Amino acid sequence: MAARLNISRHNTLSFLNTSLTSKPFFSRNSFILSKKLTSSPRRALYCTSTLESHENNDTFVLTTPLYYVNAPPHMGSAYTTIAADSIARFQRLLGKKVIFITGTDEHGEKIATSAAANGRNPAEHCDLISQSYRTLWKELDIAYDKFVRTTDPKHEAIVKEFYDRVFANGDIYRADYEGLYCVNCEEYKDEKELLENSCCPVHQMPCVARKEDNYFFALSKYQKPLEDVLSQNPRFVQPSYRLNEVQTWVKSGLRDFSISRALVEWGIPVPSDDKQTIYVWFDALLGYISALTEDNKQQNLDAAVSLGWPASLHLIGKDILRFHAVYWPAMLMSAGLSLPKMVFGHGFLTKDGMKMGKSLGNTLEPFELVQKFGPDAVRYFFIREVEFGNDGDYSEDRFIKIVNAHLANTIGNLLNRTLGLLKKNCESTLVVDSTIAAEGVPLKDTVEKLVEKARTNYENLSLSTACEAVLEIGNAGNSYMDQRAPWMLFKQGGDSAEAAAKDLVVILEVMRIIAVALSPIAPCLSLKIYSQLGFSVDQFNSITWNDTKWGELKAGQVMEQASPVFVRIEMDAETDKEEKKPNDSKKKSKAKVKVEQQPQTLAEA
Ligand SMILES: Nc1ncnc2c1ncn2[C@@H]1O[C@H](COP(=O)(O)OP(=O)(O)OP(=O)(O)O)[C@@H](O)[C@H]1O
Repeated sequence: MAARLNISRHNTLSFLNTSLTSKPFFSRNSFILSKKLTSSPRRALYCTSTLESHENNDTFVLTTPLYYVNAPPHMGSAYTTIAADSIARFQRLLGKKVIFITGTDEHGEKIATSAAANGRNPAEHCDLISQSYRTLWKELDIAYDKFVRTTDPKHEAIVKEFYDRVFANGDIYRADYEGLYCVNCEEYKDEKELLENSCCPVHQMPCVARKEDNYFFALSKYQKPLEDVLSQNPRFVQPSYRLNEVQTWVKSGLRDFSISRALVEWGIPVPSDDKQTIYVWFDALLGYISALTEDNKQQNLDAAVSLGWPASLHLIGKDILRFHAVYWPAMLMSAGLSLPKMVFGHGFLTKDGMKMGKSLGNTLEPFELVQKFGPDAVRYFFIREVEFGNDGDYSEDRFIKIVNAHLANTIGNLLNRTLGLLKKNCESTLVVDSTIAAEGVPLKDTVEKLVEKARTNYENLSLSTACEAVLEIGNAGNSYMDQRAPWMLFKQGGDSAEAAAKDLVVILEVMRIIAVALSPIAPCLSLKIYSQLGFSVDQFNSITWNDTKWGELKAGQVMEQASPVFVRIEMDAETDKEEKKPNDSKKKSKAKVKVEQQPQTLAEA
């Protein structure tokens, strides 16, 4: 069925008059065409809506999507949030004032249905599920600054004010709409984007035919301004291949979209028409602005905007790119607000090639993963393993291999061996400053280059490559240890033993730099390393990216007793009879976390 838009007769004139040089005036539910204006207020508003306006380079505002509370979080929701937290932590290290916004999207048909299916009223349901997101963020060491809920009255006030502005700007009209609706996307779909039997390609479920009398946002009027934004600011949508997707959509012709629902009670009422509620996306996107408001202060759009808008970065999955890179900028232009500086659409965590999602129910349970492996392993694995922007599949075998090799062996074991040698030979005390110890040592230059590589990749959001650079520092440290074999040098005594004591300082300085550079991704592990190097928690909490410079470790600093900073995960090959399929004779191996002292080599012991 082709989507059909029937504009009510009294609306027709204003709808057809889409030129930017005219400004229709509306009474709430009727549309009266005004005379043409010689100068356009809306055009004036566009002029302020550049990517650069209000820019404050010391502030970095970033957002995750506001997650839909139709079901508790899964590993996909956690993935975006872990990435956002890593970026936020990196920006804090650079000395930026960071406002990291996350939260929950709580209105709409899917929520009401999900609440009813669980025998709860929608408000209770939202409280419960929203809390489960907060709990998971705590378990994963997510240090957000603002958690916004779209059922919060302060958010509702901002949405209504925004709606009024867009309405006053002549961009909202009323019309009948008939088309195919995906309840899971909460979106009318174009027939050409659907699979067989009118199935939504994201949710693999048939869309339903719907006809409604709705309010519409005149997206089509923003065709040219959006084309200009995309061509003049190629970094607005990242990675670049997503920009191409967005440009293709826009070029194919923008169609107005409905921003109210007549059949959905669980939502914010349309101002002056309480028979309709505002469409979830026209509501939820405003959460990025309402989140900026301060408690117990007067809430209005301008006040919120003055507290940090525009956002520096919207981090989202590619499923919601159109909403963020097309609908949202047009809405902002209509309301005379600046556009976010960047929308980054990452790929999907998949299971058997399909997007992991709440609606499909093919999710990976993040609470279980964190309980089993700890937050650092989960954070590290997904950031390191999935190239940011692309899709990635999860396998437990791969997870264990990666975190054991990188965190337990390359990093944990190196620290453990070095501290062991320092204890045995130097009473756990550094004999010289690390700057002196590194004189004539090429490792220092290597580390400096790798630190720079990590920094540029963090800045470009190439998070996996940033991780890789940090790990290369660890590899370089291990090679140095093997080449120098300080345990042998200590045995030789005299100058050799002195040189060995310096080697240990060099390696511990390498460990310290790794701790700083890895702290955006594995903060708990970094803190453990820092503590073992004899620093306090306060000292760790005040580190900046400048601390990746060589030379912080000084003579006389006393190290802690070595203990594993990352516990190796052991595979336990016991047969799990309950999980065995009838004809499956293979043993199922289950991962177990085993606390054991990191092995030292025989010679070192
Ligand atoms: N499989 C996934 N891989 C990566 N990110 C995901 C995945 N699933 C969800 N996300 C993140 O959550 C956002 C969507 O949030 P939402 O609450 O709608 O979750 P969802 O599981 O995709 O829901 P549904 O399955 O009902 O569409 C995505 O844009 C992305 O940021």
